[in-house]
Amino acid sequence: MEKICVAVRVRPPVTVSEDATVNGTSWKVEENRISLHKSHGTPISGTSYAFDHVFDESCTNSRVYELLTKDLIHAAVEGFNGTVFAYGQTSSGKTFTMNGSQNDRGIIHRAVKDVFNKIHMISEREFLIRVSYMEIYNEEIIDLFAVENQKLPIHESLERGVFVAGLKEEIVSNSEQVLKLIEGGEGLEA
Ligand SMILES: Nc1ncnc2c1ncn2[C@@H]1O[C@H](COP(=O)(O)OP(=O)(O)OP(=O)(O)O)[C@@H](O)[C@H]1O
Repeated sequence: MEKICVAVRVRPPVTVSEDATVNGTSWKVEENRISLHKSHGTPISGTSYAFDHVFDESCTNSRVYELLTKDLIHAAVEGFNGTVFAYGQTSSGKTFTMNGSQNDRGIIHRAVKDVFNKIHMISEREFLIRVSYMEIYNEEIIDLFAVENQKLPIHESLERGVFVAGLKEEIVSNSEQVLKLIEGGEGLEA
């Protein structure tokens, strides 16, 4: 089992109050370390933190994918379990990173494409890909593929480990199918 890799991504200011000239401080990124500085450049003591990676605001989703997700996807195709998740307060950039923006596709899109590219390169094995999509909000689980918004329970068993009972699993054979299902789950279907 590999250790959990933790990366921090800094996004550009999106509100006036986040602007360094307004609040008098800014975060400085140096390699895998991030620290708070006064606007004239003096570091504020006790605010320097190290992570596996720190991405500054010029970083693209493509770079995040290459460094944090690509190897996990390749290992998953080889039969290992893997998880990638974005964590952060509201408006910190989770959706931007995972779902992407108009000109920079997100981690989910890149991962889905990569799974199928990888599978197509392995002709001697057969794969079965199943997709589910759920939302956890206010400690409640909603199946985003289900027509009705029914709350689902979490169970644990020896065979399956921790699982969400009754969660829909769609069998898919290409990336377009997965991306269409996700769009549908988000209510974005045309
Ligand atoms: N790396 C980035 N570069 C440029 N803009 C960004 C970046 N990350 C986030 N943003 C912008 O910041 C705003 C908030 O980001 P986002 O919606 O992704 O936050 P979130 O964490 O998903 O929020 P919530 O939890 O409220 O859904 C959006 O306008 C988004 O376009």
